[in-house]
Amino acid sequence: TGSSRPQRMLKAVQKNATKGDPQSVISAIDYYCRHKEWAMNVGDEKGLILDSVLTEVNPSMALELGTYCGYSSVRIARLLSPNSKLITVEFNPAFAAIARQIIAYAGLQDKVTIVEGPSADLIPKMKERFGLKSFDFVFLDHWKDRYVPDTKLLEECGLLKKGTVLLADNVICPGAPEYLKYVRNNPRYESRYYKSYLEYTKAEDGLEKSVFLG
Ligand SMILES: C[C@H](C[C@H]1O[C@@H](n2cnc3c(N)ncnc32)[C@H](O)[C@@H]1O)NC(=O)c1cc(-c2ccc(F)cc2)cc(O)c1O
Ligand SMILES: [Mg+2]
Repeated sequence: TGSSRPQRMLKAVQKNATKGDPQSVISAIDYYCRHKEWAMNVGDEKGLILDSVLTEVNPSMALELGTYCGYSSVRIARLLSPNSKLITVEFNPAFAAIARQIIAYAGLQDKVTIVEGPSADLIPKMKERFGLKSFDFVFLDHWKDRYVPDTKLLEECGLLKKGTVLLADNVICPGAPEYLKYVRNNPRYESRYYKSYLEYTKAEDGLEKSVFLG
């Protein structure tokens, strides 16, 4: 049987990027997905918004839901201060295996912990497993109908604190209408929409940034 799209993406990184250079890994994936084969990374345009929010928040503990091949894990981890960490959750073992290799190629394996399994099972175990109190930043990029239940779960598990920033991908395409309703009509969140484009296309998409008010 042939290779998979994630395997071809990894090959493109190994061929075109420089080991230990996160920016070259990001550029190699963006080039491959824009000119060779589309893939569901947050991409270069929404990636710049992700970068700016990360720089503003400067999180010590970051969480990502939906690793896929690790593109946004590299984007996030490359901007973290020393001793800051990213935990990223992926339930597809084949995707997680590729992500581990892409994150390691970028030299960011010491800052990123990939946890395999469904977010709903893993979120309640985060505190005991990682000895953490709460997250400063959460990037939601997994199944779009899991954004609301997992946000509620993060609240219930006491993993959000006053000022925690949630950043959600794909709120327009494929769309997360229930999530937008939840965070925009909720006195516990201050939300703002960043209009952009679906990765590597001219279709509209955007990121919703929501600050938890405690
Ligand atoms: C959902 C995927 C991203 C990954 O999330 C993991 N995952 C899921 N649910 C869970 C869980 N509950 N726990 C842990 N991991 C979990 C999965 O295995 C994928 O690897 N992302 C997308 O489907 C996605 C799709 C599009 C897209 C847009 C226009 C089109 F025409 C076609 C596709 C764009 C994007 O930007 C995406 O992000
Ligand atoms: Mg996405």
